[in-house]
Amino acid sequence: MSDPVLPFDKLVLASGNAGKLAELQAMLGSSVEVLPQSQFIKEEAEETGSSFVENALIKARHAARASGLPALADDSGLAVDALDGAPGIHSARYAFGGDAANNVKLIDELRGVEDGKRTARFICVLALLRHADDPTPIICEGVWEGRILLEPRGTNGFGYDPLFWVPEAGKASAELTAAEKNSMSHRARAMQLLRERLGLR
Ligand SMILES: O=c1nc[nH]c2c1ncn2[C@H]1C[C@H](O)[C@@H](COP(=O)(O)OP(=O)(O)OP(=O)(O)O)O1
Ligand SMILES: [Mg+2]
Repeated sequence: MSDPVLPFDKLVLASGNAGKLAELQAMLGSSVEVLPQSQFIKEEAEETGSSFVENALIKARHAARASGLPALADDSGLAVDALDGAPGIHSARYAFGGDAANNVKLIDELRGVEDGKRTARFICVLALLRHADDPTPIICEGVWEGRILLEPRGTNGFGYDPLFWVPEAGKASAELTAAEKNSMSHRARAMQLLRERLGLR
């Protein structure tokens, strides 16, 4: 059974990524008071896990421990078929130089790969801990299928959005409005599952 009501009225968002924070905040709306982890944390958690789930739990636990509040973390990334699923859990540190360098590296790595073989997906795992030692965290995953473009398109969003072609929209992810992206993204799908688990509408 899912919880009938939210068992808390405040939540720490365990992310240092401004793009993610904006999207998660927009999706959570006013259902709960959301505090950024920067209010409680000096050093971000080290993402030492070997899966999205492990890293999401590490980040949520770190924020819950520091704040004494329930914490929601997002571990996400891009899995490219022609690269055997890379950059995957290493998406943020792919080129060790931030979003722009990551995008340049992805274009380079896929040079010469034909259109039909440029399939990829964004993956998002949300982990909610009611407190740092919560033995039954809520874990929700969302996936968004697309293709990697030859050149960047659009200026919205963050991360790999300019290189991610969204077939269902006929646009790059960075050409979608925030509302459009938040209605169909991997993060939106994971959040929808979380809302259902929490008994929210
Ligand atoms: O909707 C998205 N649109 C574009 N790119 C995206 C998206 N979602 C994840 N991504 C990329 C960004 C980053 O390269 C990696 C996430 O890495 P990830 O460690 O989960 O996040 P992060 O280090 O940026 O912030 P934090 O760990 O503090 O939440 O995947
Ligand atoms: Mg990270």
